[in-house]
Amino acid sequence: MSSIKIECVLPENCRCGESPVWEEVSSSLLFVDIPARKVCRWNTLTKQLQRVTVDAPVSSVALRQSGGYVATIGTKFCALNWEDRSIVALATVDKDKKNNRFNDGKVDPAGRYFAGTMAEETAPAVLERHQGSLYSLFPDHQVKKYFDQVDISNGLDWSLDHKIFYYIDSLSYSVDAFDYDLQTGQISNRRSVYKLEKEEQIPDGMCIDVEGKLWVACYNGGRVIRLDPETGKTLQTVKLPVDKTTSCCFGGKDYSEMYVTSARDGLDSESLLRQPKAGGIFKITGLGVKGIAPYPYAG
Ligand SMILES: O=C(O)[C@H](O)[C@@H](O)[C@H](O)[C@H](O)CO
Ligand SMILES: [Zn+2]
Repeated sequence: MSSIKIECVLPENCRCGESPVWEEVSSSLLFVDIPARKVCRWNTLTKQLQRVTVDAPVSSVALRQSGGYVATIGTKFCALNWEDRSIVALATVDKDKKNNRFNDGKVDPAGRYFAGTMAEETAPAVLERHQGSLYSLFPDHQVKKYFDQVDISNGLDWSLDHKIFYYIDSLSYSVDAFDYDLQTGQISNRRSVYKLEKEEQIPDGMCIDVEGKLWVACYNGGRVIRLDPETGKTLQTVKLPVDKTTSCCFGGKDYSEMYVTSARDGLDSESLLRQPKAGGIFKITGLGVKGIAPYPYAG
């Protein structure tokens, strides 16, 4: 058994850190702070941190094959040029829902950018329900809508054979699976593969490892859990020194390290005293399992 080490590598005090993504070419971790409207890029070799501030809540960021990044900002899928900090909207969703914003997003193995929406929260997990939908942005910039009635659209990833799409609507306290058609980007046959235990709290961001097991960050649960989507069982629980763990990704050398984002918003002053690293970026080493590289948006 490997020995697990957890360190706060970046005390960034994110209000709501999210969407960690490893950029291999620069050994950097990308992430966002949603309400602070910031996209961050942290070079793990030079320790240089760069931030781009945008004009609306930014809920996810992803690599782009043609260079630069894509991000979900407000209700827009956008292209982000890091060099000149320019942002170009590629598509807008939920035009009839003025109180909505995008939440978590990730690129599928064919280069489509998936992201879902939610009503803006008045406090963490307090919001008008059933307002969100799940979308994807195809490489030709066309948007496909999959379903609506979502509460808090969150973690997403694909099985290693690309035949299953895993998805979390946080307030369902479930990790769901769909059959996935990589050729067409269609999903079908929704079912639950894991129900969260009470102490695990709210399922948030998610990523897959090389063994096809799912890692889910548990908001308010102060942990990431490793699940077997075939048996519906928890395989491992890794606790962190902050309650509001929001998302996770693999990165570092050969994707052998895990990065975890966290949030400060919603913690009272007493809780903040007990968890001064809330909002930081954490690195977990010694897990003994690797992850896979993120897919870049193909458009
Ligand atoms: O990080 C996110 O995905 C949401 O934007 C957050 O607001 C929390 O996760 C949510 O409050 C708990 O479900
Ligand atoms: Zn999330």
